Amino acid sequence: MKKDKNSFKKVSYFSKIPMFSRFSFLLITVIFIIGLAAFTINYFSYSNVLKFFCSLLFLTMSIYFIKKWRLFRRKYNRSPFKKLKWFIKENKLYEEEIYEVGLNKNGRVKKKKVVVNSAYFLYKTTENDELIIRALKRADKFSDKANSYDTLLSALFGLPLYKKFDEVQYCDYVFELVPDKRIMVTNSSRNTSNYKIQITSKINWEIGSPPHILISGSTGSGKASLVNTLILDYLSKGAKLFIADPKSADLATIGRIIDKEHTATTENEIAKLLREANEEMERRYKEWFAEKDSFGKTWKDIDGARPFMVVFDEYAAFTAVSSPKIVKEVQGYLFNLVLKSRQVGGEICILLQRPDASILNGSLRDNFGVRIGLSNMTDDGRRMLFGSTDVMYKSIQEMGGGYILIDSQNNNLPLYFETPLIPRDYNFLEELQNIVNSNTPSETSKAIEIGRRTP
Ligand SMILES: Nc1ncnc2c1ncn2[C@@H]1O[C@H](COP(=O)(O)OP(=O)(O)OP(=O)(O)O)[C@@H](O)[C@H]1O
Repeated sequence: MKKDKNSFKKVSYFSKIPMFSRFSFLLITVIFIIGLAAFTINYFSYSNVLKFFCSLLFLTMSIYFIKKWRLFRRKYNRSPFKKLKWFIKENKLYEEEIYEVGLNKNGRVKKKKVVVNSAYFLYKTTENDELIIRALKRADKFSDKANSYDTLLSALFGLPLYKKFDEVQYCDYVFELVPDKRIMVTNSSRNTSNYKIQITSKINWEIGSPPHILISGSTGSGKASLVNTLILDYLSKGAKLFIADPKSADLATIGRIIDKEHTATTENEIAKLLREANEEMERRYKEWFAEKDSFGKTWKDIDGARPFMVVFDEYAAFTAVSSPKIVKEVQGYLFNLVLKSRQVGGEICILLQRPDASILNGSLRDNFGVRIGLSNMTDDGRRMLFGSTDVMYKSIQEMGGGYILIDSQNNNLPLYFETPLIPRDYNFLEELQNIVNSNTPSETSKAIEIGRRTP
């Protein structure tokens, strides 16, 4: 059977230098010796001209081969194989036993230490430029340690740990060889031919898969900047927006440019807006999925269907200051939308300063497929938002930096990321107006167009 080039390679105390490296060293050495022999023979020939060319050839060859040899050595010394082998020896990740091996001259028993077991590691590099180190759990004395090498492996490879998957039989440590890059918001960066929402060079999700976004972060952490970028992205993909801004601030201004009818600021307006979003959802169910032949279909299978998103700023503050009757009504609509709107293209995007128990407690939190915590949050806040994880959160200095958890990606662990950077001179409102203008006459045909191009 042909060996997969991208398959894992094994390293333990017992591993020998890989065949390829051994063969390369050998080949270079043999060629060098042959060159040396040819030079020596020719040097004693009679012709001075031949002597000169021989010397020149030998010199050039020597330089070439010494360079090659050093390159190979450096590559080998930096290889995960060599590093892991050194790691196993240095950290004594092997077991020794003492055996008797006959008698010495004085008739005493001769003893020898023999390595009888070792920790086993696998490694491979992926197409996404990730280095995966897998520590095997073989039910031996090294199994308990297999998930505790975070700091040691990071130091070994000089790379921060990117992801970690602790499974029953192994623990995978993933390091990024090419780091994730922050993207810049520009008018040309928007791809309208699919439903993909790109957040960094590597992090993205598709509208509706998974649905619903929860953004939390203290004041000034970058929530509004992120939601503004999301609004441009969702709008340019034909989404219909319902905007609730109890602060009646920038988001309301944006909402009025997009669609005055679906922008709300007072508590009564917000209740009405959410009722309308619910009605939209129910209407879609009736129109698209009432018949038997719609079984298993989603909005993406419906010609001309476009997603809709409810953006709700300062949700926790709203529930704290509004009348209990309105809060109850709004919560009812919101919960209904969160639980039911996925199939008909509905999404809820909620912004909160602090993780709020009414949203984050219980199973409702898990219905938010994208959860984002910006800036430095308290441990409790992160636990409420992401659940208990063994992620070591780093201290965030970067403006717009935070952690993101996308359902079914990265083994459901939060990843560090930086929100798309909005340049100082970026004219957000002008771009918003342009997208609104280009959407207005043919939103439906645009959605059909995307639907056709999306597999
Ligand atoms: N992605 C980003 N690109 C450019 N600037 C950013 C970004 N994120 C944050 N900022 C900067 O940080 C400031 C605060 O960001 P923003 O208003 O988005 O935070 P916020 O969490 O919404 O704050 P508040 O809750 O007080 O409204 C912005 O004025 C902006 O200068």
